[in-house]
Amino acid sequence: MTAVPKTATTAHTTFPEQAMPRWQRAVLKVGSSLLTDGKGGLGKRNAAALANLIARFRDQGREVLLVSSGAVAAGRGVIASNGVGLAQRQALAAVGQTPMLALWQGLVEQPVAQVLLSHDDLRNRRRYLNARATLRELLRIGALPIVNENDTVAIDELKLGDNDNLAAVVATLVEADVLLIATDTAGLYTGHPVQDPDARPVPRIEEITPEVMLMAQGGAGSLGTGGMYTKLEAATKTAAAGIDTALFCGHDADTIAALGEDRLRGTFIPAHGDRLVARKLWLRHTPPSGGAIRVDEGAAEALSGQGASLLPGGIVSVEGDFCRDAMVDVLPARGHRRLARGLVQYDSAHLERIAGCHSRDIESVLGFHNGESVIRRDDLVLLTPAAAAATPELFTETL
Ligand SMILES: Nc1ncnc2c1ncn2[C@@H]1O[C@H](COP(=O)(O)OP(=O)(O)O)[C@@H](O)[C@H]1O
Ligand SMILES: N[C@@H](CCC(=O)OP(=O)(O)O)C(=O)O
Repeated sequence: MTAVPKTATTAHTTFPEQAMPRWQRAVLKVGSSLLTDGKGGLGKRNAAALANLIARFRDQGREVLLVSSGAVAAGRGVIASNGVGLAQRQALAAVGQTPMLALWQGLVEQPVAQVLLSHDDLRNRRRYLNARATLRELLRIGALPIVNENDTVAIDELKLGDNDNLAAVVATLVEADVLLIATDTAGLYTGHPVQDPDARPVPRIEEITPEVMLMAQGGAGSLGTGGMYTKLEAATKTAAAGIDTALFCGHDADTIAALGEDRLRGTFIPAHGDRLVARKLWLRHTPPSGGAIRVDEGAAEALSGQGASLLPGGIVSVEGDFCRDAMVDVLPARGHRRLARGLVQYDSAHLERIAGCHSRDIESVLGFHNGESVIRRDDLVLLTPAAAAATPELFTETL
């Protein structure tokens, strides 16, 4: 981490305003630099403006998840410690996590929900899927998930290392349309904005090449962790997952107001290709559970002809034991040629009980429901010859 004087004068031109593509679900990442008061504690000013932005997005009928740093910085405000060792940072994070959360709860009307994730959680498939289910449920009930790295259990080699990369993984996990990264500079410059007097704004990056990464070698600010480097790493991940990324200044009122109207003053990194195709590619690489669902002709036709979700009414039988969110094959009532594969919303035992039922009866049969579909269309990859012809990019490897 390179400490950089924030007061140095620079002669950069400003970032031009550009239209943001429409989005419905965003992950907003807020860096430590925006949440401190300059005296070693938490500061409310920027958080208040960003909380208003979240409220505005919600009024527009859109969903936001927050990835918030600031636990370590908040901890330093509680116990005066200059410790920089791993155990000291972990202790500070543990002390500061609650005040950080309380800061946000004091600023938003929604209930806030603490979500602490570690690298291990996201590498373990069951925990990854469980985190996904919890985050979806939090959005459904109108809570604001506030994600941070689980600093107390993370150990150096395993740490995601920074909340920029964590935010990218969360955006992929919840299938966000856009990752919004609020930081203390206006966006990416061609060089470090304080150290390099010739640095110029970069409003758009089509591809994050090694040359682009070189622009971000200057390190982080005195409070941040990864600087622009980790923001570009994050954007590389999101772009590959079909998610747009925007970097903007989280302490500039005009920039925040413009973003509330879908105008970006900062750096935009567009997704590569279509999100659905990226998602389906990801699905194709999800290991199968060995389980299968057999469906009647009507359901087979609805899946392959209309790209519909799989409803319980079309299920003829269930084969194998699998848990919720497992990857299962969809087969015709007889035969072994797979029609599709997808992630199930119900485990095999519950599916057996609702097979053949109308979706509206799921709750009365099971006493709960995880939604009307057994496999949602976005969680389903068709394996028919017609699907192969329509989306050849999904069929470049043998299944
Ligand atoms: N090319 C660059 N363009 C903009 N900022 C850069 C660049 N290279 C390094 N930086 C540094 O990255 C900092 C933002 O990252 P960081 O300090 O980690 O903030 P955060 O806490 O928001 O994650 C800027 O304040 C700046 O010091
Ligand atoms: N998990 C740490 C934040 C680590 C981090 O990535 O910080 P930042 O670069 O400010 O986003 C904390 O809450 O202090």
